[in-house]
Amino acid sequence: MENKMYPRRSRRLFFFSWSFLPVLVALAVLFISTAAVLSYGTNKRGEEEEEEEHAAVLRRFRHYLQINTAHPSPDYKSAVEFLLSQASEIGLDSRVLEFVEGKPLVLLTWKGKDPTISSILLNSHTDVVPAEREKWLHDPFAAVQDAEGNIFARGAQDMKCVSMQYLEAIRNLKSKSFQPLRTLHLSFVPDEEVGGIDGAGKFVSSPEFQKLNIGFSLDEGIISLGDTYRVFNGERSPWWLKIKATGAPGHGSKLYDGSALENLLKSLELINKFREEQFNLVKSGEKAEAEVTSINCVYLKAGTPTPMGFVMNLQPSEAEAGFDIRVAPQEDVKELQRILDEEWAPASRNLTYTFSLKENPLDKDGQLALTVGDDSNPWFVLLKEAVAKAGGKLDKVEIFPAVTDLRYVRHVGIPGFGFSPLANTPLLAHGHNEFLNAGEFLKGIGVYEEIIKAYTSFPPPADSETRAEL
Ligand SMILES: CSCC[C@H](NC(C)=O)C(=O)O
Ligand SMILES: [Zn+2]
Ligand SMILES: [Zn+2]
Repeated sequence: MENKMYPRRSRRLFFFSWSFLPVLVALAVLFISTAAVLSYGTNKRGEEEEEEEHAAVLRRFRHYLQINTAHPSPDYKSAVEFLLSQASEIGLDSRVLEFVEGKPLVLLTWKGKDPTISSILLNSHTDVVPAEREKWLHDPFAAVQDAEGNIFARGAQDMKCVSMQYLEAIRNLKSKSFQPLRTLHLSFVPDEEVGGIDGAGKFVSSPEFQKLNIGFSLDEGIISLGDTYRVFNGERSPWWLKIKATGAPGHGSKLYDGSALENLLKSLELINKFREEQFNLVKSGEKAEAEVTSINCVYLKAGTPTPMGFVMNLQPSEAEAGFDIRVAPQEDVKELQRILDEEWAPASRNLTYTFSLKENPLDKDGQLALTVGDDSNPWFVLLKEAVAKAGGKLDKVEIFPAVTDLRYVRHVGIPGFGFSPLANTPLLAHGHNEFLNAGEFLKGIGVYEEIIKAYTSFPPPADSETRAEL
């Protein structure tokens, strides 16, 4: 009986299923298509919102790039106005400090929940080096974005990108209601490209700086061609040298000893030999770029000018050459000075020299101003982990081949790294057609979000001795 009922019931079910199937299918199709349309709508709206947001971020970046802060007459006033407007939009406390008239420094602050712990400083400079307009594809202060998303401007890599990435990262963190434990300061300083003496130099030795109680600082690094980010824990030291030669003037046809140019050319010959030896160490892979001392002739001045050009048959009585020297941290500075005195610019060849900038690789306590760049330094571990969290990777720690404002900070005993989250781009800082791709710029904002979160959330160590250091 049961056996019989079973197929009968089953048949009925079979009958019902089939008769309702078209309705069920229609309902399912309706449900799936409604869900798809709704989620498409939501995704589309999300995508559109993200696109709009990115467009606004890029507009702000390009606006900053359009302010011409190139030496010798940087428009600091407009840069300050722009940065203050950003600070008020984002909700950061702001101050303008002017240690030297006409050279303002913007200091922004995001107060942490515990103001007794040391704070974090993110530094960047507002000035840029000059650009030769006629040698660029686009006006260096128009910040043109091409079809590939490359933004061309003086400062696109060095370093208005970093200033804006700091600000955009904070803007994002604030919109996500993140609250820092440690106070975060941002300094936007003038005059880095001309030595930083009137900018970061004056700032770091000011009582205002002392009151900030900074425990750690970040400043610019260097863009990398590969996909890893470069990080720097020390710097070479700048010597900007001018050698002047004198000698008896004479007829252009005469061969005689001791002309100004003969005296100077001998220096150039010896300097070039030194340069070649240092460069060969780099070319052979024996040393890294920043582990040797570089010397480059940056200008030559000689001859007797007239409105029609230089006089051709007169050997001049004066000649001058300028050199950019970068002293490696481990260089024997005394020996370098001896070479300069005895070989490159000896008085016996009627040569004199002056420095417009001369810094040694040692800090005031006679120590190399290097920040520990390994896992024994919690600030390094935090940076490494934050970069990884953002999907990036740090390269091996290096010495910065040029100079940044961070040297002033390191010289007062505060640790710091040179780091810019910029990759996959040829290095064009100080070159023609400096550019940064919009995608690379946006990616770096995410990296700073993780870094800022990690640094400003880093709790103070429990023991008072380490606490004083961190
Ligand atoms: C000596 S202060 C000049 C600073 C500049 N910094 C960079 C990163 O270009 C430089 O090294 O030439
Ligand atoms: Zn720079
Ligand atoms: Zn620079």
